[in-house]
Amino acid sequence: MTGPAIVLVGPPGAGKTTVGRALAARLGTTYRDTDADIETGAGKPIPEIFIDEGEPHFRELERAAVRAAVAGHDGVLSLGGGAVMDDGTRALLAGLPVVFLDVGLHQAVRRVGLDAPRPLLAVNPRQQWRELMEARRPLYTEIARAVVSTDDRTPEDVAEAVLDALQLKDA
Ligand SMILES: Nc1ncnc2c1ncn2[C@@H]1O[C@H](COP(=O)(O)OP(=O)(O)O)[C@@H](O)[C@H]1O
Ligand SMILES: O=C(O)C1=C[C@@H](OP(=O)(O)O)[C@@H](O)[C@H](O)C1
Ligand SMILES: [Mg+2]
Repeated sequence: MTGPAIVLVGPPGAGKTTVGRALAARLGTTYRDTDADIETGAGKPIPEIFIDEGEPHFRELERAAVRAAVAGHDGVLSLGGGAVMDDGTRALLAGLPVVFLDVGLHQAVRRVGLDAPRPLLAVNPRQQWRELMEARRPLYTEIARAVVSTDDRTPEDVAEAVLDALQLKDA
């Protein structure tokens, strides 16, 4: 097992899940999302894990999910937006083809407002998203081999840009 072909990181609303699926279809490979793996393992949705056990416990589950996926998956892997906050998770990502999907506040908040609930954005999404991004941007940048902007681009265009950035175009 050589590890994932592509790992997507970035804030909520960057399109990691959507673009990850498109990339896997485009490459004819499998798709995995650590958020889905965590929900399957815990037997409940992410908001309930945050309510019942708290964020530190979620980050532990996330680290274990990333460890398992990095060891046992050779397709496209999307992480949750906060995975990079954990030192152990970042260590697991070292040397992998990690792409930071970037997005501005305006489009990110509009996108997540149309989507599944995210406990960390539940109260004041604009303010909370801005604060998350302030803390995380240096970590996304540190861990990523390439940065791809997703503003004003369709998920298919973003997928194309990811393949370009990793020079996987002929794959
Ligand atoms: N490039 C894009 N343009 C417009 N909407 C997008 C784009 N990427 C994702 N979306 C939409 O934004 C929402 C969040 O996308 P998602 O893939 O779940 O983001 P993430 O996993 O990074 O939080 C979904 O409703 C999705 O359809
Ligand atoms: O930013 C975060 O800390 C989180 C992002 C979510 O994933 P997405 O980035 O795919 O929305 C999910 O892992 C959880 O709600 C926590
Ligand atoms: Mg996602």
